[in-house]
Amino acid sequence: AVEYMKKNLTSVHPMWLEPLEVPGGDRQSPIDISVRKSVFDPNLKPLVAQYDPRTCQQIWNNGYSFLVEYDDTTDKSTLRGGPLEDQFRLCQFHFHWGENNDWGSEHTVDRNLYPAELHLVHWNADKYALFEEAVMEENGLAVIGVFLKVGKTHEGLQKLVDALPAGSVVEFTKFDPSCLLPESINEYWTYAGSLTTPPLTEAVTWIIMKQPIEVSHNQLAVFRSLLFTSAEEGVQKSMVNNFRFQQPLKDRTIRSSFT
Ligand SMILES: NS(=O)(=O)c1ccc(NC(=O)CN2C(=O)C=CC2=O)cc1
Ligand SMILES: [Zn+2]
Repeated sequence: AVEYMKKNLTSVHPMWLEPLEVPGGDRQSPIDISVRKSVFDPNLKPLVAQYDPRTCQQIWNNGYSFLVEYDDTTDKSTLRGGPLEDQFRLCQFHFHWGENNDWGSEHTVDRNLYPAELHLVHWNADKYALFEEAVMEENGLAVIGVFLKVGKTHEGLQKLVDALPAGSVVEFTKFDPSCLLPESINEYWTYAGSLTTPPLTEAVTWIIMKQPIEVSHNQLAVFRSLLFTSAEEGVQKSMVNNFRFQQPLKDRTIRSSFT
């Protein structure tokens, strides 16, 4: 039923008109992760995420989600290892969520939906000079996806929740995004995909954590209290259901770092 609901949410808010086919379009995201179809790859290395909280700069509402942006002009907050050949720099993280706890994540695991999903966005600083360049290249980006499930209050997230609703740009510093990673970051699925919002470029190596993090119902409720920047004056729509619909796997393989 929820799948049916999800398919019909366009009527709720056409966030942006979903292009029927994206140029190329054979590695679009998000997707459903079928556990039994994923292939264990023993050559996947441990992931190494080294984030410096001093590179945290600001938080803002881009009209589609809220982003926490990092200074990515040096190699202070980096990701390497796992499926990655190069070293990537953290540039921002954001979330996707639903109007209730039944849906909101972009990826699913055996069709199971989570109420929200965190994306930590990195770009390949070994090969490119700027994010804007990397976003056009097939090995340009690496995004860590972490599922959120409703449970105990997440202490680390609370600092972020207290800073919302970030209207335009609000200074936000000394936030270590490692606190948003699950304990076992070496149990993940990885596949070749795309951005899930425009420009939808097929530049992303996705690394989806198997273990979700727990956040409280109230913390998610604060996400839902945010507002889309609505075109029409006066009409304030709550920022919810800011996820893309699932895309065909086509001839891609999902690898897992665990059996
Ligand atoms: N949801 S997702 O696939 O992780 C996804 C991730 C990223 C973006 N876009 C951007 O990061 C745009 N952007 C720039 O070009 C420079 C800073 C910035 O935020 C869109 C989608
Ligand atoms: Zn995202």
